[in-house]
Amino acid sequence: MSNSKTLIGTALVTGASAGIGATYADRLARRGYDLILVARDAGRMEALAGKLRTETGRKIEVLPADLTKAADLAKIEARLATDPAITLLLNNAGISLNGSLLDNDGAKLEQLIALNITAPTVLASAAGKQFVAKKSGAIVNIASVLAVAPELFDGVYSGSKAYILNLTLGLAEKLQGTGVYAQAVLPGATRTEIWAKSGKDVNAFPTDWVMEVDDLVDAALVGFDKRETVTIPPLADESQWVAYETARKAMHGVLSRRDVAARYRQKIAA
Ligand SMILES: NC(=O)C1=CN([C@@H]2O[C@H](COP(=O)(O)OP(=O)(O)OC[C@H]3O[C@@H](n4cnc5c(N)ncnc54)[C@H](OP(=O)(O)O)[C@@H]3O)[C@@H](O)[C@H]2O)C=CC1
Ligand SMILES: N[C@@H](C=O)C(=O)O
Repeated sequence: MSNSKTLIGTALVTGASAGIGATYADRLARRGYDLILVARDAGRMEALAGKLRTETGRKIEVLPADLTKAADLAKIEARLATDPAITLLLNNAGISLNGSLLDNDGAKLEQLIALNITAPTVLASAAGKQFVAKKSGAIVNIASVLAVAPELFDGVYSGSKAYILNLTLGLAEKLQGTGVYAQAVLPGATRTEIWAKSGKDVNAFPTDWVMEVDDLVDAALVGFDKRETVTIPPLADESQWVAYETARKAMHGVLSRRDVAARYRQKIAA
């Protein structure tokens, strides 16, 4: 929890052309945010921007960028660093892999790491510095439940989402008392294009596994309003997460030691 109050201002949303990002854009505009929409497909973003301008009267800017390209990423980073109107960064753009670590070449793996890890890190850093200087703002990072369940999926994608969870937990700690809020959202399977784009048929999953994107985003915004650091919309029993975090944190004081644990000590032959 944090005591920060996040001013309505401009939200910069990555991955705003489809799915979770486009749905956040809709909800944030209806909450009174002006928007900067970032993704590659300018046409889709212009269509969404036109609709939201008409329906909400908000100022909506379309800023096409391929966040795996250094020059495009630097352009968005510079905007976050210099535009004082921005009060919220939604780090949402992401891809999944078709197949696993063993089925993909290095270029595909690097593309995922560039989009799912490098881009949100660089953008969170730029926004975080700006928000701390202003003593207000919010950074929302879209992770995944796979951050804590790597056995259920491929380790490259789930590892990128574990990174996002770690990044957010570490950032939230650093932001204590600054007036700036950081949230990690961990969706489970959600009905969007990401599945088809990575060669999977989401409609083949058992229906009670898959959340609708509107439900996911509305729930994530409830977590945002509560100033949760971690929001897991599909997890029914919150005490399971609390127990997991408690067990993890209970190790903090014993993880760094001069002495080797007894089970690793070798007997030295006389
Ligand atoms: N759907 C699900 O089941 C789950 C999704 N997530 C996460 O949610 C986030 C959103 O995914 P979701 O909405 O499902 O997926 P979609 O495929 O529907 O949307 C992905 C968005 O990312 C953008 N994007 C893709 N590549 C790039 C790029 N190189 N540069 C800039 N933008 C890019 C796409 O736009 P464009 O193609 O125009 O560039 C699109 O707007 C991701 O981080 C994903 O990992 C987490 C858990 C579950
Ligand atoms: N987006 C999904 C995998 O591709 C997930 O995070 O569950």
